[in-house]
Amino acid sequence: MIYTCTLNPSVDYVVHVDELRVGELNRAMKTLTFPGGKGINVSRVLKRLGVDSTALGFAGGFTGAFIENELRKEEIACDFVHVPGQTRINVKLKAGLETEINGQGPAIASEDAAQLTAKIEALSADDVLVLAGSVPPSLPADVYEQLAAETVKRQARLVIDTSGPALRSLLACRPFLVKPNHHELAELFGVSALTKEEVVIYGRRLTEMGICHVIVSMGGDGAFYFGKEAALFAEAPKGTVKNSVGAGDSMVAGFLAAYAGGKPIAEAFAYSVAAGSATAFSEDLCTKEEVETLVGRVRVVRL
Ligand SMILES: Nc1ncnc2c1ncn2[C@@H]1O[C@H](COP(=O)(O)OP(=O)(O)O)[C@@H](O)[C@H]1O
Ligand SMILES: O=P(O)(O)OC[C@H]1O[C@](O)(COP(=O)(O)O)[C@@H](O)[C@@H]1O
Repeated sequence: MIYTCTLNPSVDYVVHVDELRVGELNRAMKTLTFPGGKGINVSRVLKRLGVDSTALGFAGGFTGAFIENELRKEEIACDFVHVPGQTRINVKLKAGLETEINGQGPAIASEDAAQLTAKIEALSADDVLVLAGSVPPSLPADVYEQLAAETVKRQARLVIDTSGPALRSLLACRPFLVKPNHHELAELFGVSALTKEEVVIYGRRLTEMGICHVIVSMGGDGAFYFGKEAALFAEAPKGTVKNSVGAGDSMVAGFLAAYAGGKPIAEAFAYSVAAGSATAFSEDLCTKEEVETLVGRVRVVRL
């Protein structure tokens, strides 16, 4: 079974305005509300691609209840630890450019954190755990390391989609898959903006550290894949971006779904890029039909 773990889920509140007038009253042209947070997005896209998963994490208040209801409507299993306080609301402002304001999230007590750890302790060697998104400030900074250590102890596979010190601390666990974007890759190695040549150098370095599959996404500029079998590049298909929130999470789900379906690496990578772009081109996350329409336009080249 695939488990996704979102320590800090969100209700993503997408607000479209014609033009943002700072310091004035703005009236929205359209608002949309989605269950969000990186692991939850991975679970939602996996379901759309025909793969079941269980969403783990913390949920609280009316916003937490909204997320659970939406996931149930989509027939996604969830096993959240219920916490006092409210799951955060992340504002995604669309005014030509995309501006995001992500909330902090509720404080998580140590007893609640222990309940989540107990769920991870029940994993077995057939399981995959996706650790994705930011760590709420109230949890110990090494919470991901602790959860990853439990996962490795049980020989389950780890998938990582996070950034900063949390990402750095997890590399020693030799994850099955990591998906930094090029900014996160640069931050990981303490360097500034990366050229494509530098992405290749640092991406390969991650595989040398024992990570099985590395995908480095670069928004509209496409993505690289690095692994034992191959190093690959794919341009992102061209299209009109409607909402790129969740594009990275969709890539993770796309790769896992194709890999679980036994597709060769190059095809799984193409499917992953198509899933990312299909999400960028839609208001909500991608559908299977959108991904399968787009995948024929993804050309993968071997480096
Ligand atoms: N403007 C865009 N045009 C086409 N595809 C895009 C665009 N933005 C994102 N994508 C797709 O989504 C993937 C992930 O996007 P990216 O922004 O790099 O991830 P993250 O959300 O993790 O930062 C890209 O590799 C690409 O396939
Ligand atoms: O945990 P973080 O880093 O604050 O990110 C949470 C946000 O990331 C998202 O999961 C989207 O992530 P991506 O655009 O990177 O795929 C949103 O749904 C959510 O609002």
